[in-house]
Amino acid sequence: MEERGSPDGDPARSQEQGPEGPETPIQVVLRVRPMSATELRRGEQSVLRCSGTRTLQVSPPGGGPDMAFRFGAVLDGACTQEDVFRVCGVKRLGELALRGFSCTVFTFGQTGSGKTYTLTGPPPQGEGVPVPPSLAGIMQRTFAWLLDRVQHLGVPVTLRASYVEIYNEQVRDLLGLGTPRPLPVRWNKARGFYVEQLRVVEFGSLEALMELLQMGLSRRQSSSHTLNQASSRSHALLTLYVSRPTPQQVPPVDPGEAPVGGKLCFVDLAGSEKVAATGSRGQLMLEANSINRSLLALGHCISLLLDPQRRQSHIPFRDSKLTKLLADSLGGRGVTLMVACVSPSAQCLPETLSTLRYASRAQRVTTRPQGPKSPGVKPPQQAEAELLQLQEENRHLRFQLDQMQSKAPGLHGAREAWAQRSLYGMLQEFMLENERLRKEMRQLRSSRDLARAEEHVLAQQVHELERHLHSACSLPQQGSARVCPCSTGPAASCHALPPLCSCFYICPLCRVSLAHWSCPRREGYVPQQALEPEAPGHRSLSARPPPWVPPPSSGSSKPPRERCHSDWTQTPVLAEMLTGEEVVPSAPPLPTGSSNMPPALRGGSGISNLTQRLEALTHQMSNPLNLGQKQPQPSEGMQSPGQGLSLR
Ligand SMILES: Nc1ncnc2c1ncn2[C@@H]1O[C@H](COP(=O)(O)OP(=O)(O)OP(=O)(O)O)[C@@H](O)[C@H]1O
Repeated sequence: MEERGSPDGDPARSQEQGPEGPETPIQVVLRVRPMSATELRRGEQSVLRCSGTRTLQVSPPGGGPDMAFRFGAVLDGACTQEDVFRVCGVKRLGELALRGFSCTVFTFGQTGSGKTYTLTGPPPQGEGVPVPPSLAGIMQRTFAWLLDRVQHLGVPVTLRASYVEIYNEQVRDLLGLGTPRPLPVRWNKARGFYVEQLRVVEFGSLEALMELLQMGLSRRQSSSHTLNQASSRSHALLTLYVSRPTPQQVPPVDPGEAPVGGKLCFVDLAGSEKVAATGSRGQLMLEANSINRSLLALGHCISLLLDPQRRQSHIPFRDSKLTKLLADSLGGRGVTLMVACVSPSAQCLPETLSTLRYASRAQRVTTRPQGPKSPGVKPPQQAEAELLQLQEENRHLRFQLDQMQSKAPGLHGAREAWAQRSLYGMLQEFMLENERLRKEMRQLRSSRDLARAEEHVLAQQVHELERHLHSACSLPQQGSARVCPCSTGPAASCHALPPLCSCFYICPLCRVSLAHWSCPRREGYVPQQALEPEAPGHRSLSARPPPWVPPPSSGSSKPPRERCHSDWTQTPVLAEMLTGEEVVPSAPPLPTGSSNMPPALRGGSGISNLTQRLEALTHQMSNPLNLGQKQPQPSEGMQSPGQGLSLR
């Protein structure tokens, strides 16, 4: 059988004419697989017939008119794997890859139509049962040819490989180390779309490459359904990178950089399927939907590429991961071969017709194969073309943005303003906004740090004051009762142990005698007002609630529970309130105010509460004899933490 299917115009020749060659159509080869055992068992009828080497006749059952489809080559069920490899002209693609071109071979068709068989041969029939070499697919045959060719070239060639699958719209590295995780697809001007963090493995022998292929095949997602026992549930892309150092070429320094040189990519698309026909449910159905959606996106791009006017404008390659990764092969600078696979069975006719139409359209798509670039040189036509392309992309994005804005209510006025701005302007705006936000964040951070430092100092001061206060409470007693420093006579002693002067040390929060805090029988505590005569309308200091304690609710007859020292030292609020991290054991907790209290009086503001406590403590320390006088209200005499504070 003669070799067909290779590109009509030899893109390699265009190297002499310039880096961008003439328009080259995508080559399409059609392969009809033999009837499967199941189809034969069911007595299904064959509706396809090859007429000559390039035409396929379709005879619909029930006597409809015959249809004819013409492709680069048509291969019937009798063709061997070797025939397919030869007719498809893959060696020629390999040669082009060695010269620096970017080449792609992809198979597509209905599920169970023989795509994987064509590319990689049948799956092994059992553990350790090797597949006969005669059944090896296009990929294994190309690998063997390429390794042999490189050996005989007489110049050093670096060969590397990557293998990914697109499963449920996620790109996964089939050669990756560790747990597989989805990889991002990025775009830049030099490389076009590419998979980030992809493992690209260098290999030096056919065995090593075969191992990589087996590794990827075993990791690829596959399941069984009515039409195929081993149906691939993902699109798989194996890429061989071929680099031949020339005097101008500098080997890539950065491993993330695009490899310099040609490449040969094999794409095994997952098969389109009618969920009703395959009986897919649950996960299988999800996979089928994802496969069908991405194939639809591919078909849409192909249709647009056929329209000369649309072709110059925007092609929505970004619509799916598959179209992103095939963008260069379909509409770019690559050389592409498609192998469309079909089943001859009448049962599959609707799907077969759809594949045939898809393939017919695809072979009208052209690319402009581009050879290796000489570094740094960009002809003006290419720069101009790129500029036009970017302008078009820009226009399209603006249009999309505009549409989104029109859908959002209340943005009508802003919409027009948006539409007038270029994307570049928007980018600048975002950058400025970013810078402003960064500055604001820096300022907020520094004020937060200042506040924390201030809070820390305050907490320490409160702690110190309390320590002083406490040690004053525990002064060694003289006789049975201490002499009250505010009066000449002995103070009425608290029943708490040890007896202390009740007017001397008062809790700044609840006004309970400090002696009470250490009283083991504090439940029997006699409130201060019981000891002090009180003028009508006047509440003694000890009975008066501190300024930040919320007034008792009028409806409640129950007196508020007295706070005891253990309340203060055990509550976790205390630790949070003081420093957020550091626990100061003797500091009292924030009063748990009602939600309608001012924030400064609730637990939310550490500094103001600490300041108030400090105030009260300082006041008590400095005026131990003035307890009968009016206490400063929180609004009065508020001082900054460091001001007017003396521990002595
Ligand atoms: N030309 C052929 N000769 C003999 N058997 C074939 C041929 N093509 C396909 N088969 C067999 O048909 C079955 C389906 O083939 P294959 O798995 O390659 O289909 P597919 O198109 O890749 O399906 P899917 O999209 O579900 O992965 C397999 O058992 C395969 O061995």
